[in-house]
Amino acid sequence: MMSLTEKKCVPCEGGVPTIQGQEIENYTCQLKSKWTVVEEKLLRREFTFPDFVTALAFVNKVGAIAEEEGHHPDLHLSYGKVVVELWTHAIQGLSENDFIVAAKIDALGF
Ligand SMILES: C[C@H](O)[C@H](O)[C@H]1CNC2=NC(N)=NC(=O)C2=N1
Repeated sequence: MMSLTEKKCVPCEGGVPTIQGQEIENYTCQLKSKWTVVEEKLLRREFTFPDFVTALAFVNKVGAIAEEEGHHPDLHLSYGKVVVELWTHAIQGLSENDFIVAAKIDALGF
């Protein structure tokens, strides 16, 4: 089976079911444990940094992944902290794209 980091996001235009229930667990077990699933609607992980500029550098690295994948997180940047939230807007919930991007963010090694 391909790992999430080997996969590429596919454009999502809606009309597909969201990932729910046990299937969510099948995906989260492939991620670092620091991701939380919020109301089966989104993935959330908080990253901490020594200062604002290193947090901003991380945001730019995540932004490059998002642009490469065509799938974009919500990012909340503050001094020494970045909150990353991933959900698929087109279906108002979770798709495999969210887990692919999360895995590629994990692979940054922060
Ligand atoms: C056509 C393109 O796939 C869509 O506009 C993408 C862009 N980035 C996206 N990002 C997220 N998080 N959800 C989406 O539904 C989404 N759609």
